[in-house]
Amino acid sequence: YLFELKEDDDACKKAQQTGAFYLFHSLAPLLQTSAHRYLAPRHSLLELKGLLGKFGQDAQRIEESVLIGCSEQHEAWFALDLGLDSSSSISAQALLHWHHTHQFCSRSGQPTKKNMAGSKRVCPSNNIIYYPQVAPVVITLVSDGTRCLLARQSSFPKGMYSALAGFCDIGESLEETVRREVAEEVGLEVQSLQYSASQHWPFPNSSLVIACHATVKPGQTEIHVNLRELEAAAWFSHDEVATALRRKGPNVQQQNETFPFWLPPKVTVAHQLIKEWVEKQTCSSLPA
Ligand SMILES: NC(=O)C1=CN([C@@H]2O[C@H](COP(=O)(O)OP(=O)(O)OC[C@H]3O[C@@H](n4cnc5c(N)ncnc54)[C@H](O)[C@@H]3O)[C@@H](O)[C@H]2O)C=CC1
Ligand SMILES: [Mg+2]
Repeated sequence: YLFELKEDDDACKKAQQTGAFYLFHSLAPLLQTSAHRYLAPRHSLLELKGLLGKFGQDAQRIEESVLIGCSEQHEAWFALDLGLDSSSSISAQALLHWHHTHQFCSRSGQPTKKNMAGSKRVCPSNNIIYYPQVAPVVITLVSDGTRCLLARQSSFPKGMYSALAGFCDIGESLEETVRREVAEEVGLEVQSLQYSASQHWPFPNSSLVIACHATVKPGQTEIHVNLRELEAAAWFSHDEVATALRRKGPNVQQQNETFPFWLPPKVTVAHQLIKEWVEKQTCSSLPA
């Protein structure tokens, strides 16, 4: 069904009649507080038309919405940015952002035109089709068997440590990226690696973060931190990491702890990867 909506402008327009719209303003999502949680409100086409009227905007703007998914029952979901100027037609934040920054053909310099679903943009002068881009990123939790390696960049919030990360270079396999990034950032040689999970990540643009566990040889654990990329990197024991997982950053209390670092929040695949490592270590240290 999604494929049909992406390829057929009329089918997509029809799906808007019964679909739900999520709103953004200059790429920031519209959220409503409800019982201490933030929820993204859904609007029907009729409600959206009413809202546009209220803001003095033309109903024509609905054409700028992009398809971001659908329910099992074929209710299509759209996102619309009301803050960007009307000449820009701009799925959720990452897709809206891509449309916003791909308004022109890089060959002809002519404005490109979005299809109804927003799954591509076409240059009318030479028919070049542009599809939304995703940059693959690997995130690697390196372990020497008993400890894991965590690092921080100077741009991270104070006290936060995470696994190593890096963008894939063109021509590389994921395995090659993991080996290169670990070598580049901390000077270690990866012995083995294992895929864990992946996650879409909209920052800074649209990334697909692929999370892996990696091991280094127990005798080869001396870290050489690349200070152009990282502020610090160190080995952490199972107990230190298990304690850090329970902390809610960034309001870390000094208490009696010597090194009260905290870890990325639960929504991140980095958090899941670190948690998985702690659980595996706990299982392997249990008596048989
Ligand atoms: N969701 C999660 O759990 C995690 C997500 N990340 C994300 O992964 C990304 C990569 O991690 P870093 O260690 O910063 O990468 P990195 O080690 O490759 O260094 C970043 C540098 O790579 C270059 N680069 C190459 N291709 C790029 C592209 N397509 N987009 C932007 N920069 C590019 C830039 O010079 C940039 O300064 C970050 O944006 C971060 O937000 C990182 C860790 C966990
Ligand atoms: Mg990095």
